[in-house]
Amino acid sequence: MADTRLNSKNCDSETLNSSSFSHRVHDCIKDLKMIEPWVQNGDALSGLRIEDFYDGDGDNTDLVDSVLCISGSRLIRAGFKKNNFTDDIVKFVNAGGGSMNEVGDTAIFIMPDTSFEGGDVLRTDEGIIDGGDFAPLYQSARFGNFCYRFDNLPPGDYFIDLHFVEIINTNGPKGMRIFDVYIQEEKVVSELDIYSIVGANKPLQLVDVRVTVGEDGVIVIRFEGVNGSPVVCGICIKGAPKVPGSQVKHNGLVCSNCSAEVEVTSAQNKHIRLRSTAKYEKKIEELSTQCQLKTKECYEAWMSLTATNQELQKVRMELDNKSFENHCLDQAKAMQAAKLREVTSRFEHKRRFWEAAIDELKRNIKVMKEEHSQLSLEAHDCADSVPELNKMILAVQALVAQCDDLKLKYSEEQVRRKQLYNQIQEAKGNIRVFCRCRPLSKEEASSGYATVVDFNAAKDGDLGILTGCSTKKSYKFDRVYMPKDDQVDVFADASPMVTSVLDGYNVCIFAYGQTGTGKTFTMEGTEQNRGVNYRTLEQLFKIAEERKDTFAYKISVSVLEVYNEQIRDLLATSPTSKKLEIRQASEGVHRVPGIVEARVENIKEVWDVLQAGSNARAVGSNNVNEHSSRSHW
Ligand SMILES: Nc1ncnc2c1ncn2[C@@H]1O[C@H](COP(=O)(O)OP(=O)(O)OP(=O)(O)O)[C@@H](O)[C@H]1O
Repeated sequence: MADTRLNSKNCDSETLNSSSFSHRVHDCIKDLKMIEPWVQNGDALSGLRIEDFYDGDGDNTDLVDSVLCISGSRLIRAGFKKNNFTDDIVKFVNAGGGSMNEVGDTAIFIMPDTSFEGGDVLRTDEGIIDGGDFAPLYQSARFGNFCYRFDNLPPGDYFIDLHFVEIINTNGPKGMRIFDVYIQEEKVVSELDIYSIVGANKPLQLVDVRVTVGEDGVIVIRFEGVNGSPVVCGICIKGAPKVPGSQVKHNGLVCSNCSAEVEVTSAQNKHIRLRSTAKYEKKIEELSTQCQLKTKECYEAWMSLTATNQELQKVRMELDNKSFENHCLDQAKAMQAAKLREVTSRFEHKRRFWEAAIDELKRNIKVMKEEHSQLSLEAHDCADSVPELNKMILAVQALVAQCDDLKLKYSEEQVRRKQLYNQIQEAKGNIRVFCRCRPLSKEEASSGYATVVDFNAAKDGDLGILTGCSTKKSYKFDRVYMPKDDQVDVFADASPMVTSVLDGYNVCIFAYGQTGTGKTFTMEGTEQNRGVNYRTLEQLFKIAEERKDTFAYKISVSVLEVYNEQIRDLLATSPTSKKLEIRQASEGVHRVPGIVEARVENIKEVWDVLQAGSNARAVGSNNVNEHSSRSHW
């Protein structure tokens, strides 16, 4: 059985004995604006608030229900009115504002903002609709992250009233500011949204939150934002009468302000219970219907989810396949990119090459254009001078004819000159003997030897040999070379013979003399001081080159050695037992049948052949001369 007490200041038990309990209670509530029903033993009426007894009030009763967490507390959509309070106000703080003097004959003093921790102050000049007797109370507020702590309160029970107004988000919408309120760390208001309950610039009171203050004398009110920052305009702490368990009677209501007991008959109590039961049954029915709908929705959602999952599985497999394809494509792409880079680099290289080539061509074209214009000018000049040129051509043709005639004559003259030249050579003597006297060697000079040759008449080809007596022996030569005469002087007399050779005459030049007298020096000479052989060959090739337009010469070299009265072919690559012999082929022509004839094209090849022959010689130095050879080659 519920134990219900109705705290009321103005209503008494007499007035509650009328026929319609609910209507009377409703009237009493409307008159007092303050009522606290609760159930001592937590039975069926537990948690009922005064709004539960309004029939036609408030579209948002459910919203209000969901906000309040403490039984007995309630929300009032109006400003504070002094008539409701005469005494028992312990502290009344104007949050975010200053003090307010008492109004009329009611001794209510509202303190300036104090006992807060944190937060900011907010003020508005806009009018507060239905602001009650202390409308300016709602024009200031504490806002943000804050809490209030009141100390030194005598232990006992208190009611806390909190005053709110939405003075910031005056154009809404709902849900911009939602917050919780904790008193003594117990949640008293959950997710309070002032705007959604009363709108902007309209007061909302949370009243009659019963708290108990212990020996420490502290009340802590903490505001905690859920969405946006909390806000509060006023806090009122009122003394509350103790409600000892012994005073609670069954079937009675007790006024929370005056503790007056109001007797409720069992029929009235039953009526209250029936109403509330009906209300909750209706709610349960609604909730069951909603639950069935939700279950159906859930089932459909589940089926849809299953289908979606299957789809998802399919999509996932496709995705895996696509991923694999993508991976392959990426690899192919990377390879293609590498190839592309290579091709690009090659292309870039070639591009630079061709650009350079094109630049070069452009330069060449430019030069050629300039040359072309120059040539055009010259061509014009030439065209102008064509008549002159024709004259010149005729003159040249005449000259060519003259030249041909002269060539013919020159050729005839040359033949004649050759004959005469060689006749001169013959006139000089087919056999000419020159004598060359070398200077005394260092050894001979240091040994004290002196020359026995008299060179006084040497320029006439006469050579005298001092015999130690008054007489001297004289010898006649075509020419005598003195020690001072060098290789060039000697070759000057041999040189004409080279021309005769190329004119078809046989020529033989050889050196004869005692060992150590200078044959090798004269014929071969040294690398720095070439002798007759080298110079002859040099001239031979020189004249052959000069005559190459008119004559083709074939020059070959044979090298033979006469050693121990036998002839040896020094160019033979293998030793042969066959004896070589010098034979007369015709008048004035001698041959050595079987001897190697090495074709040569230039003097270096001649020199190489001679060197090969020289290496094959049966050489051996004698005592007289270290360069001397006993053979003749
Ligand atoms: N006109 C010259 N001027 C300077 N030195 C010379 C002259 N003629 C020969 N000689 C020197 O005399 C030396 C003997 O000369 P060379 O070897 O030519 O003699 P040769 O007659 O060829 O001797 P052999 O018959 O023994 O071979 C060499 O050292 C050579 O350099």
